[in-house]
Amino acid sequence: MEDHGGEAGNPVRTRVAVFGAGSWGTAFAMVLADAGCDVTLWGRRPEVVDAINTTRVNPDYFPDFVLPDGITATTDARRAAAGAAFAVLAVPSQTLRANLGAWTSLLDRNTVLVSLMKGVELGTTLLMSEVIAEVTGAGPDRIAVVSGPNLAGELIHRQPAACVVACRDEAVARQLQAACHTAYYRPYTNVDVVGCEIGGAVKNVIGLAVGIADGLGLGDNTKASLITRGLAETARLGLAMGADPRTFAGLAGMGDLVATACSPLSRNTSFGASLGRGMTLAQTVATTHRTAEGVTSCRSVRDLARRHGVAMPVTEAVVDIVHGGKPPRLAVKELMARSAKPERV
Ligand SMILES: NC(=O)c1ccc[n+]([C@@H]2O[C@H](COP(=O)([O-])OP(=O)(O)OC[C@H]3O[C@@H](n4cnc5c(N)ncnc54)[C@H](O)[C@@H]3O)[C@@H](O)[C@H]2O)c1
Ligand SMILES: O=P(O)(O)OC[C@H](O)CO
Repeated sequence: MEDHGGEAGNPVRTRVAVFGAGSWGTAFAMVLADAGCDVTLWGRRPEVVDAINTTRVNPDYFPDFVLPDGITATTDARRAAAGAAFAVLAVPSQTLRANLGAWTSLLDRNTVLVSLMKGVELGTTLLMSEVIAEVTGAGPDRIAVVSGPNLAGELIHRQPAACVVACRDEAVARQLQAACHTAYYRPYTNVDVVGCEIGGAVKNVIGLAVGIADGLGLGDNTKASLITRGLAETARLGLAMGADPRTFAGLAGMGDLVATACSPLSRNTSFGASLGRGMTLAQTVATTHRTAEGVTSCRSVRDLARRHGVAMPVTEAVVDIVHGGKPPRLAVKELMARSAKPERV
């Protein structure tokens, strides 16, 4: 086996269940296996699970990459959950509640639940950690989040990247850090779960805005302005929800926003570019078969902001364009016509 710098020599291999064999679930399973964990990857579709077990390839998401031996795939959630120290959740944010409802009784009381998701539940406006707590009854010491500039399409090449592993219990964050630390993947711990989740969810909305600007043919001044003001409104919301302001200057804030807004691999930014080029929401959805979380979460983020009395003009504009059919050029004009104000508000 190739050495990717993890804890492969460790005689007791950490058992990890990864739920969701989509792009990030598959790539993160590879990271964990490279770090020396014994990984069981749950997938919905038997043909994908069979392909992973027989050819070590996930044909739907990464047909050109051979996955490490430390991964076993299964459609049996009970088998995946059995004896897992960590249950990593990598399904779309809006389906988490239903998925978790089916898995909760299978999980051990000590298993730490790890969210890879970057969204806010529509209707409830709950963060993913809050959905996990509500559905499973787990306390904050058993709920963790992994976030940061982590495009699965780059990580599957084992290109160097850093991330944040956040848990209110720092000792648990350190255990998770050890479980996913490899020569190419560098996790930093944080105890600010809310800040990391807000950073991850809102960057998808700002990614849509930057994509829309790109699709309109606007240049780097416009995109940098959206990124910076987008980060300002992200931090405003986070602070209102009790987050640590420093988180937004870190990997789960600025880091993830820059990766998303600048990358052709980002589904949110690509989705926005399609809208900016004049495609409708329905046309764009019909040509996109991947999870672009910001499309739904822009509404939940907008609702969350209104509930906390926080101004999020870029997010409001994205909702108006994506769901209200507002012409993107009109939304840009209106954003620019807002009353003048000091930068640090
Ligand atoms: N792909 C990335 O680069 C990346 C990186 C960091 C975080 N994330 C986040 O990880 C989460 C998962 O994203 P992804 O990229 O793996 O998405 P994906 O669309 O590639 O995969 C989602 C997986 O969930 C499964 N699934 C289980 N139950 C489902 C249901 N009821 N409906 C639909 N699908 C269901 C799908 O079969 C699929 O395998 C998102 O919140 C995303 O923002 C993704
Ligand atoms: O493809 P996106 O836009 O969902 O972004 C993927 C990751 O969240 C980037 O960190």
